[in-house]
Amino acid sequence: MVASSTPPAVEPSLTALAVSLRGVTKTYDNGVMALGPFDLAVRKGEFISLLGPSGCGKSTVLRLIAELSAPSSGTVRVARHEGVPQPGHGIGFVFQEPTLMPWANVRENVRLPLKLGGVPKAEGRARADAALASVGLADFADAFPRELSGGMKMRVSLARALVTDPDILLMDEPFAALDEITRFRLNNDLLALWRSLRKTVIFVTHSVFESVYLSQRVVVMTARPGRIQADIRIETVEPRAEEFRTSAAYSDYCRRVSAALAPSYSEQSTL
Ligand SMILES: Nc1ncnc2c1ncn2[C@@H]1O[C@H](COP(=O)(O)OP(=O)(O)OP(=O)(O)O)[C@@H](O)[C@H]1O
Repeated sequence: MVASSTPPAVEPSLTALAVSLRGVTKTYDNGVMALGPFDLAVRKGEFISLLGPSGCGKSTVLRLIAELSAPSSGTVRVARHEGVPQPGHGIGFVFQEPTLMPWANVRENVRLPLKLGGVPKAEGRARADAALASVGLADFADAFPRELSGGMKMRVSLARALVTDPDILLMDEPFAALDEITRFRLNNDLLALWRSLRKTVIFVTHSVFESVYLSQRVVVMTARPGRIQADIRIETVEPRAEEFRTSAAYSDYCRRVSAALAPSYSEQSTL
């Protein structure tokens, strides 16, 4: 009966969310308004893609979620396990460049976040090996980055992001520099990993085809300052596989996403 003594009710919808951005704007110190107002809710375990013209603020969204940058206004909320002490913890980040240490072998590259987090060496090595196995590189733990192809380096980068067992995986154009066949294989492997690990994935890409193939939702952004232009749910038979790429449903979704993206590009050309 006494409202003030009752603990604040948790918004039921928020318990299911991994990430929530509300009314978020971001203006950098040089005056560039990169984002907003921008609203996005991502459910736990969801795979979404952010798609939009160059400079529309996609990477800015990822950096805000990872707490590498603070919003100028609005709120960014990220679900965390209880007891997760540090900002950014619980999040794995994969960039377009694999950024591996050339002087260290693959296992040591993957172990780095654990080493920085003070995890004992033997445990760190075992966890690095398990992460490498999950991306199909069990036999390459002792290799050095220079011995690996571009696709393999990206797998190492993915293993390094997974080694801390994050709840949320942020991926910033991870496959953009790879040839198409390698990219397709990594797409399939990423989907298989997502199915088995059920992490929340927020994936930035410039490719309509890649976004439709991978995601449960494609969020199309306007030109800068980035806002939501369209939020398109991709519903298809799961698990997806190569047949989806050549299906009529896939072509239809690609057309819809391209049509949603077109105004963002014409807007950009007037900037
Ligand atoms: N640290 C920064 N200081 C100033 N301006 C920045 C900074 N980071 C990004 N910007 C600017 O903010 C805008 C959005 O950048 P952001 O990298 O988020 O876009 P993006 O959509 O990821 O771009 P791209 O697709 O080309 O990678 C751009 O105009 C960019 O130049």
